[in-house]
Amino acid sequence: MKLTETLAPTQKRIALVAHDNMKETLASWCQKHKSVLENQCLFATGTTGQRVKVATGLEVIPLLSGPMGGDQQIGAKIAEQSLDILIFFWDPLESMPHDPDVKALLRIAAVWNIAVACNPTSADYLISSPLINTEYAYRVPDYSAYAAGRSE
Ligand SMILES: O=C(CO)COP(=O)(O)O
Repeated sequence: MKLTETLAPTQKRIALVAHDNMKETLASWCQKHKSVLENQCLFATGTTGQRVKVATGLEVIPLLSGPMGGDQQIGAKIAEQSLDILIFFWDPLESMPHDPDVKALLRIAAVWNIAVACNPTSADYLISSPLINTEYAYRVPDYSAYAAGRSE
């Protein structure tokens, strides 16, 4: 979608993130699903977003580069409930200087129950779901009992 358009209720807010060794894989995945992605609202960490834009021509709202706080920006969007889907091709074979940020992002996505895919197969299933084109509102789990237990 054009960045000037208003988001329709069925359109999803999707964050795209990939570590360096996975960027090619993500760019190819975006190309493969361009017809679906071009109707959604896309965010991406800095370098990933550039790569996706060049490879596909998709409009992407750029955030900071991951190691500079981009992962945390996405985490903040999740906590504010302004993101629906996280496509995060993290590298299982390299450790990152910002590993704590990566872990925090994956954790906050689980806390808020948003849809997450960390590899192309899962991302294929996710983007092919009929829920993509429906007014699906993800449910935030009820943590009140947990919170009450913690305060005792
Ligand atoms: O490091 C990242 C995710 O942890 C991604 O950041 P870049 O898209 O800026 O490379």
